[in-house]
Amino acid sequence: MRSPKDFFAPLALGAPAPVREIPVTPSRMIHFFDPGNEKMAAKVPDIAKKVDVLLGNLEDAVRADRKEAARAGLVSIAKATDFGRTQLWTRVNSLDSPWVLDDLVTLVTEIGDKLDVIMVPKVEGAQDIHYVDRLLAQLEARAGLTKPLLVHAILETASGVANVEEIAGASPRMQGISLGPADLAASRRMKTTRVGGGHPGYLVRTDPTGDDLNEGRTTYQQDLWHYTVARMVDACAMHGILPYYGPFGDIRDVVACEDQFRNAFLLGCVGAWSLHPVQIDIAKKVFSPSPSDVAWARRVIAEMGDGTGAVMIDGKMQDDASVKQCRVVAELADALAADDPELAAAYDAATKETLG
Ligand SMILES: CC(C)(COP(=O)(O)OP(=O)(O)OC[C@H]1O[C@@H](n2cnc3c(N)ncnc32)[C@H](O)[C@@H]1OP(=O)(O)O)[C@@H](O)C(=O)NCCC(=O)NCCSC(=O)C[C@H](O)C(=O)O
Ligand SMILES: [Mg+2]
Repeated sequence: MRSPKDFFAPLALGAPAPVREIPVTPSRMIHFFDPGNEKMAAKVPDIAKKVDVLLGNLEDAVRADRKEAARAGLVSIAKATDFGRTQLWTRVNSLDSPWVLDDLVTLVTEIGDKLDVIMVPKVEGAQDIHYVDRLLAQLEARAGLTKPLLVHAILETASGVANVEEIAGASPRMQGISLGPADLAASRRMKTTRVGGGHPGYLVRTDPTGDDLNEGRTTYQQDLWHYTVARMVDACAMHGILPYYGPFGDIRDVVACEDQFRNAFLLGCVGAWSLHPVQIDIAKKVFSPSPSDVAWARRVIAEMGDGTGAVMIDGKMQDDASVKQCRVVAELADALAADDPELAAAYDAATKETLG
């Protein structure tokens, strides 16, 4: 482990200095596309205007015989496209694969100035981040980059979950962590074959009311991912980086997708992956606080003055802690509204109605 004194030192001569704070720009949806798929690639300029993050995926979902085409496609799309304020990320192949070294060397040297974040799959522990950290520094120096690339880990192995706190704090490049429920389920030998979401078999049942064990007993489906998401959120918050829910594979089931995204939002995640255009608006809606919640938060902040003491608002006690909760919502709303006049107007209208 590096000494705390060296933590922010560049890992190669000529590499840019690591960031001290992770930039908090909207990243409600990380939109996945296969850069080697011509139909998807053709949609990139339009989709870029609608999403916070566009991610050129090189790993799973790209066939082995299309890996080079995906990598080359991402290079040409990045060179040809003005992404405006939309961030460009990539997911490289896993560190044990035959493709990852060429992914990193090619992308950093060819389009390192266009990329914001490199997503690393199947991270097992801090050692994986340390490897990528040093290699990126060497490549940044070679490419003459002035802005350091950030790293995002996918939490999708049992050992990754066991080591999530050390992964989150492994490098100043660490931008965030996403849950990868499909690989994680396989790694843990869970018996769900779904990509994220719940399972009807994972439930609790109310007690029997009489001798008939089948009579009148309601069941409630439980969330398979609650423990992991909560643990990931804590690890990220502890290290000042951002947590995300990952994929929801049942593209047709937009209702359950919204539920899964909202659970993650309420637990502290800032965004989720969109795998298909239909999931973009779901993520935008869910990961933007509602106008009524924003109006309430602004009202509590206004009525709490310097933020200390206790007051009653509509029968509810507010104090130093609840004003901090409200600041989380209000600050997120302000950050999102700064880039979105429609959202800003909705927040201001609801606030006006509440505050008068
Ligand atoms: C899931 C898909 C394979 C579905 O594609 P398709 O069958 O083509 O769907 P549609 O016919 O409904 O598509 C309509 C049009 O939209 C285009 N399209 C589809 N998806 C995208 C997209 N993501 N970005 C841009 N454009 C998209 C189609 O080409 C159609 O175009 P047109 O015919 O011209 O109208 C497909 O959506 C897909 O491949 N999505 C991405 C999948 C992916 O990236 N998976 C990897 C992430 S999840 C994962 O890895 C698991 C995780 O790591 C874990 O372990 O949990
Ligand atoms: Mg995966």
